[in-house]
Amino acid sequence: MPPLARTGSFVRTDSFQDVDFTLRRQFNKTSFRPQQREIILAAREGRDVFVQAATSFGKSLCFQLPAVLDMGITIVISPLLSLMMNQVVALQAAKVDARTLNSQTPPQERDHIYADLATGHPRTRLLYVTPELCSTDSFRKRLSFVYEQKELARIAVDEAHCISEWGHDFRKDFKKLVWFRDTFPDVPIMALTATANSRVRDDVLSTLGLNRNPEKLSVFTMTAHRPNLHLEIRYTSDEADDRFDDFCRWFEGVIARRRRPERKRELVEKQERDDCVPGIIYTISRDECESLSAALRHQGIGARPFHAKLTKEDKEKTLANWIANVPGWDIIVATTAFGMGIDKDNVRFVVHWRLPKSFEGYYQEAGRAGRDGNASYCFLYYSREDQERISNMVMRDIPKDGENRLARMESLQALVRYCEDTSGCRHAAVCRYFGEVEVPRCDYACDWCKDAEGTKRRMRNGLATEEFVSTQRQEGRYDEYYSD
Ligand SMILES: Nc1ncnc2c1ncn2[C@@H]1O[C@H](COP(=O)(O)OP(=O)(O)OP(=O)(O)O)[C@@H](O)[C@H]1O
Repeated sequence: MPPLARTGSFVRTDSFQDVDFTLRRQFNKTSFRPQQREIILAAREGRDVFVQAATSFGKSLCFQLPAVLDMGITIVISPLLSLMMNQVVALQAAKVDARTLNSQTPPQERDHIYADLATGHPRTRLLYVTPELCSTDSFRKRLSFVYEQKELARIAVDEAHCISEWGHDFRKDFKKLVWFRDTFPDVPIMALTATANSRVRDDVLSTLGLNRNPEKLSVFTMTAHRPNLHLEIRYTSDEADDRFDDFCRWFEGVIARRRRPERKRELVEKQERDDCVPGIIYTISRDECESLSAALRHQGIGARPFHAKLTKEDKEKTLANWIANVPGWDIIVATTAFGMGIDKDNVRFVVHWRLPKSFEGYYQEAGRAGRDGNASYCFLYYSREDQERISNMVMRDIPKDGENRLARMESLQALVRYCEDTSGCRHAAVCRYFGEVEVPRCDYACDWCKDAEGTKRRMRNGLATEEFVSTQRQEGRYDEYYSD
């Protein structure tokens, strides 16, 4: 692939050594994972790049490493504050000048960043911002000035599926990101995601203007498969109301196994606590997030809430303590304000307490588990009553004339089908959802492959009947949904 000439821009080097040296020196990693080097080289040649790869593949390195090596500043557009916080902290620990500018940035830090941009030759290597900030005139002016000095190296759009998932309805600024292509046509753009089907992919490419010069675009599409995640659906109903007892039983079982003499010796050697089983439980409402974490603490389990209404200080403390495996901060009970992109290596389980609102959301959140490659559990408590409530919530959330209404409903329906399907492997179903033709081999890593008959029986016995739910629906029983 010949390097692309960039008018009025800086010279890029294609030295392999630079890349390997920086990987070791700055990022403390010994080798690239498959495809990372190719992605990085394409980016450094000035190409636009679209990357679709499984959660925990190491997509961030694909824009972070070029940002450290190339001249100029990289603007990273990221959807969630917790994700920005997580990445900036990790980069700063690696002595990279990375910063974030968002609604919660303290005034002193904001002044520093503005002064840095105003020099036209910023020292900041990576600046993490929200799409909302990118729509403001003042920020656009500051970036235009940097661009005129030929110091705007690259735009990276992390979690790019949000453009399609949210851009149509409630975060419309995602749709305005085409401003970058219109205003800085020669600045390369990289878009990265773990969860895009072909519709989402096309939407991302056209929204960012990456489809305007197909000859300048490199597309890397890898499997969504995460073989180390054990995927399971646990069937329940309003009447059984057994999530809490079921979870506590499971959790106690895990701790008991860690306390067996042989395992305990291993843990002592690794300087790990036998009662440290880091995990995330996703709920759908703030109230449940608070009440569930309190109930778990009451059982002696170190659980903490994380939702949008907590103060910045509380969120930072919770995230920092959880990442550092501090006793009492083992489990985060979160709404979707937490999760996407969060990187902690030893998350041993992700539990969905309620049905998530989309297939993409489910798999993104499950993808927080097992990022060290070790086996981890992902189970989802599914009830037909929740399915009714969540469908109502999704319909209420999306404006009636919302462009994306159909796609959002389809994504939820696909998730419901996945939960109610007891005819095949969960991993294969996930990969098929994301458009993969070759389905992976599952090594007993889902409830169906482990025990197909048992899974069918549990579904038959665990769920309320469709007739019952239908009668209740007609009586308006599910018209009240969770307050999120
Ligand atoms: N070449 C490598 N060698 C070792 N570790 C790596 C390498 N590349 C990335 N990692 C590590 O893998 C972990 C996951 O990386 P990252 O957070 O970028 O994943 P991701 O692909 O963005 O996932 P998600 O889609 O879930 O956000 C990080 O801890 C990162 O440091």
